[in-house]
Amino acid sequence: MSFRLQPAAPARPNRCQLFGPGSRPELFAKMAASAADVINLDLEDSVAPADKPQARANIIKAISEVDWGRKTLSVRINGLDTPFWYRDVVDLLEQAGPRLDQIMIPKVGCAADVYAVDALVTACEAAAGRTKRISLEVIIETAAGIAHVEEIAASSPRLQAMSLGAADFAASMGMQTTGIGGTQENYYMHREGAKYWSDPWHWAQAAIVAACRTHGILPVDGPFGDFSDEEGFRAQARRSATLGMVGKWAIHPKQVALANEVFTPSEAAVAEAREILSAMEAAKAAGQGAAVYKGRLVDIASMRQAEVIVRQAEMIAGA
Ligand SMILES: CC(C)(COP(=O)(O)OP(=O)(O)OC[C@H]1O[C@@H](n2cnc3c(N)ncnc32)[C@H](O)[C@@H]1OP(=O)(O)O)[C@@H](O)C(=O)NCCC(=O)NCCSC(=O)C[C@H](O)C(=O)O
Ligand SMILES: [Mg+2]
Repeated sequence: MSFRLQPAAPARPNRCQLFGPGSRPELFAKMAASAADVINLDLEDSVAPADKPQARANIIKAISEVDWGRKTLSVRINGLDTPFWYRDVVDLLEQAGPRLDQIMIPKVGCAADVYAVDALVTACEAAAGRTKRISLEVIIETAAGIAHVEEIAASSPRLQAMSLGAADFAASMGMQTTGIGGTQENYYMHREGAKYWSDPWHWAQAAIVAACRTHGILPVDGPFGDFSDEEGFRAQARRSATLGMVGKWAIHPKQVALANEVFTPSEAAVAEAREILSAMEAAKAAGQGAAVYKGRLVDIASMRQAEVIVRQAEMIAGA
């Protein structure tokens, strides 16, 4: 372990982030009634430019009027390369009620992007006399974003979460696909007449997880576009969870239960983690640093692995 201890990520459930366009206010109550931990009301790419002012007004009204329960309530603003983003921030901070928790910044390319939004949010909060501090989340979905992922993760004490946006990421990287996440037909190894598909998102996800874990930020997997493909979603989500991500977006209500299922440690996984902890406690009491559990080695590092699963399960159960 480095002399600098790894900071803990915010202890709040973030298994599923359900998105809905700000221009479809009829969806807001349904989103609030869903089992998603986080709600993302969208002002960016799911809203046509002509609809942005109305979408802003819809969201500001709904923040106060809809019962969002205990969910984290986030609004995705427009990108810093548009004429819309500053108005999104100013109107939200001046007009939305205190229920707003978080602002999501899309297409972040460097730490200065977050700094700019942080500065505007800070000024607006002070001017409006808002006492609740708005948190930030970012999407890594450009070549610049992934190249600068570590400085972005370190960019602001307001930053709580970071997602991979597979669609814009693929476009920015010049990837030859129109698929949003999941298996890509042409990304395979070939051996003796058979194809073995590989995961083109893996390296970017791993970079995001490492940056997030270094700076105490929640790493989140973004959208899976084919909402009719439940097994495809599940497989993508399981890979993300195995890599260390804490949750995944839902772009259709069908995907919420799938994300919750994958990112809630199973009873069997928690039971096994607790058994490993017990086995190691017994080993330590006997003056040993390692033990055999179900025919395999477990040691002090295994305890840390087991603690990740138990902590996650307890945090979700207690939320
Ligand atoms: C994808 C959709 C456009 C589909 O909408 P629709 O055709 O209305 O869906 P269904 O008829 O199948 O709906 C069934 C019922 O579910 C309700 N519904 C639909 N969507 C939602 C929702 N998001 N939240 C809650 N409830 C929802 C319908 O009203 C139906 O209800 P009922 O009639 O009572 O049974 C639509 O789902 C949608 O707009 N999804 C969100 C799109 C979005 O926000 N996209 C932005 C995020 S992804 C992205 O930006 C890419 C990323 O940045 C990247 O670069 O990777
Ligand atoms: Mg995007």
